[in-house]
Parts: sequence; structure tokens; C-alpha cells
Amino acid sequence: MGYQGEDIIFALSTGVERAAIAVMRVSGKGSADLLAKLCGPLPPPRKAVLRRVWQQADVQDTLLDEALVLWFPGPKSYTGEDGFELHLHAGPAVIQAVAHALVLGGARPAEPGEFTRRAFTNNRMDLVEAEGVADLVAAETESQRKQALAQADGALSRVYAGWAEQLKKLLAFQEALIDFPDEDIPPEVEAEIRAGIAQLVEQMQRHIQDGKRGERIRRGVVFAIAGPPNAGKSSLLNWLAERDAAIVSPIAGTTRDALEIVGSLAGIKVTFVDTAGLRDTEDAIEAEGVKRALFHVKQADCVVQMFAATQVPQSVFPGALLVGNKLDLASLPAEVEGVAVIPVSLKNSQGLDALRQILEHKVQALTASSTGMPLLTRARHSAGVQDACNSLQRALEQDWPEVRGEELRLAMRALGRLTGHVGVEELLDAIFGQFCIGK
Ligand SMILES: Nc1nc2c(ncn2[C@@H]2O[C@H](COP(=O)(O)OP(=O)(O)OP(=O)(O)O)[C@@H](O)[C@H]2O)c(=O)[nH]1
Ligand SMILES: [K+]
Ligand SMILES: [Mg+2]
Repeated sequence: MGYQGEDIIFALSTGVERAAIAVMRVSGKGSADLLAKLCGPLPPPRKAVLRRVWQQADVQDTLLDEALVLWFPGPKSYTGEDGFELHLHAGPAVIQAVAHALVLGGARPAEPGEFTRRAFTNNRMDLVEAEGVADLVAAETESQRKQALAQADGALSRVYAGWAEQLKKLLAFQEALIDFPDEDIPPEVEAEIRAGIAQLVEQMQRHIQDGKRGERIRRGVVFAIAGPPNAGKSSLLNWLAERDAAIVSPIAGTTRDALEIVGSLAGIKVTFVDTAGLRDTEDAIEAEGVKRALFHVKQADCVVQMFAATQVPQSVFPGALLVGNKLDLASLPAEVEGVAVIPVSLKNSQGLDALRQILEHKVQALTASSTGMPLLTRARHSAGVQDACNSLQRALEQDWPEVRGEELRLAMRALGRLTGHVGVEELLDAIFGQFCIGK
């Protein structure tokens, strides 16, 4: 997608399902003339006005619809450009006819994310905020909504801007040391620069470590259900899904392919993956299932390790929740290798409320911020902060003022790339391409 800020773009901003009203959004230089062409004299800015929409209003040729019209003159609009919205009756024929009239008036359909990209280009928001908008549009759970809204509102950007501001000061001091080595610069300046850098490094490291949590909220917390055949893993999945998602049978080795269900716990998106029972096997297909099961165990945020009361395991996966099933058949140990056993019977629905609570707590623990800072939400952010942090660490190791200054500048650039203030042209297509059309 080549950026073409000169065009007038339009898109349906509401979904394509049947609805009463469809919002057609238009933005770009020349929007005022286009709106006048369709609806006659411009309404007052940002006021909803009922108007007839014509193919050509001046000659009242072909009435298309009667619509609420909003005129948004730039620069105080979403994109920063002149634009307008038509709240149409949502019939496909109405939408089609209006789109046709817009094209006749010189507009073109928008690319995915193009409105938000223009907002970014016109400094209405930075990249991190734009990503927040994309997440907000995609938010399915309460926690995703809150996190995305805070990010779209600039909470994360303010953290990065704060760091950039501190860095700028440190850089200014450093430049002074470089440019006026013989002047009477107080000796403590050198120490202050070092202390300032060390402080930034520490904050960035904590932010990166905390970052997995924000990503988990965005993507959902992934649990892998693993254990030997017939432990009751698929039975657990079905209980969580509240439907017969997986085949349950007394035959060991029933599940082969990993099966995922998506839901929410404590307002947070979660994915549970049912996997093949872990055992040595001659069967090639079952062996492939076991291989995949182990892959999911490695990838998951948390393993739910299941066993049947009749077959207590020798070892526990690191960090796993240990669920002992078939309480109805035999008694369960209180713990295995120091890890508490959560006793249940999926057959008799025993212990399931307690299990649900433990799962909810786990989800909260995996997603809560440990620093109180807004969480970074994407691999792109952690990579950017890591870049900046690496430069700062190299700066700390440097005694040469010039080299240290250069590392500080590199750290600045890394932060600038994060928020989109420098050298991000190549990133933009990738980022805005993820948006839906009309945003
Ligand atoms: N008695 C008893 N049987 C159970 C319980 N939970 C599950 N089962 C039975 O145990 C058998 C195996 O259950 P599954 O859910 O298929 O076990 P699995 O761990 O998915 O097995 P694989 O997919 O073969 O690895 C089925 O016959 C279930 O009905 C329980 O709490 N008590
Ligand atoms: K089974
Ligand atoms: Mg199974």
C-alpha cells in the first residue's frame, strides 16, 4: 500500500452484517466539495443534520437516501483531514449507490487501516496509540478492551515519551562534555549521566520482563492440558467448553490432533489445548500426536498436568497446575514433588468449582502488571525497548564521551521507531495492513 494522502478515501465503518444503519466514512482533501455535491450546503461542523443524499445535489438528480450527515473539518478530525460521515439506511443497494456516487465524485475505497494511517501521518496519534486502536476494534474480552483503550489513549506512549525526554536531557549533558571538554563542567555531571542511564536501563528491563503479561491479555492466556492417556484430559476440555468438543472414550490414545477451545476466565481471553496422551508408542500417528503434545506443553503459558488417581505421576512439568482426576475411583495424594494436587472427578463433577477458581487466579497472576506501569502488548514493543536498553547498557560500559553519546543517540532512535517518530516507513504497511477497512 503506497501512502497517498491526497486522495479522498471512503469506507463503510460499520460491519457488513444486516443492520439498520451503515456509517460511510469519508476523508481527504476535497471532502468539502464532495459533501456539497451529494448533500448541498455544508452543515455546521461536528453537528448531526438530516439531509437528502443525491447523486448530484445541485440539480437534485437521483435521490439516493435520507441520512444523518456529519461534517468534520480538519485538523480536529480523526484523520486530521477534512472528512464527513453519512449515516445511511443499511440496505446493500443504498450502500452500493452511495459508494458509486462517491467514486463519481472522485473518491476511492480506503485500504485497510488507511484512516488511522492518515491520523498517524497527520500527528493525530503515534504508532503505539494506533496499535491500541487496532486492538480496541478487535477486543473480545473486558481486559482486552481496558488495555487497548488505555494504549489508544496514550498510556503506553507516555511511558516511552517520558523515557525519550529523560534520554534527551542525558544526551544534552553528554554533548556538553564532548563539546566543552576544557570548560568548568562540574565533575558530578559525569556521574549524574551514568546514574541517569542506569536508572533508564533498570526501568526498561522491568518493562520488558513485565511485557509478556500485556501480550497475554492481547493474545489470550494459553493452557496446554497434558498427561498420560485416559487421565481425563478431553473430559476436562469438554467441561471447560461446556460442550462435547473432544472425543472421550475408555480407549487409551483417543486424542491425536491437538484441539483448541477459546473462552474467557475472569474477563481474560483464554485458550485451552487438549493434547494426545503422553506415552511411548509404536503407532506412528499416535507418536506424531505425542510430539505435538510436547510442542504445546513448551509453547503454553501454563500446563494443566492431568493424571488419574489410579496412576500417580513421578514428575511434574515446571510451573504446571497438577490436576488429579477420578477421585471417585481411588484416593489422591495431597502433593507430588512438592506441588499441590487439585483433586477432581469429572465423572461426578467433584472439585470443579475449586478448579475453576484456581484457573481464574492463575490467569490473573499471568496477566497482572507487577510494576503498575502500562503493559507492553506486542513483540514489536519489547524488541524496540530491548534495542534501546542494549544501547544504554553499552553506553554505561563506555568511557569515551563520543562513543557514549553515539550509543545514547542510538537508544533515542530505537524509542523513536517505537512510537513512529523516526525511520519507520518500512514498518507502516505491516502495521496498518492488520487493521480492518474503515478504521
Ligand atoms: N471413573 C471416572 N472416569 C472418568 C473420569 N473422568 C473421565 N473418565 C473416563 O476416563 C476415560 C478417558 O477419558 P478421556 O477424557 O478420553 O481421557 P484422555 O486423557 O483425553 O485420554 P486420551 O485422549 O486417550 O489421552 C473415559 O472413559 C472417561 O469417561 C472420572 O472422573 N472418573
Ligand atoms: K481416552
Ligand atoms: Mg483425549
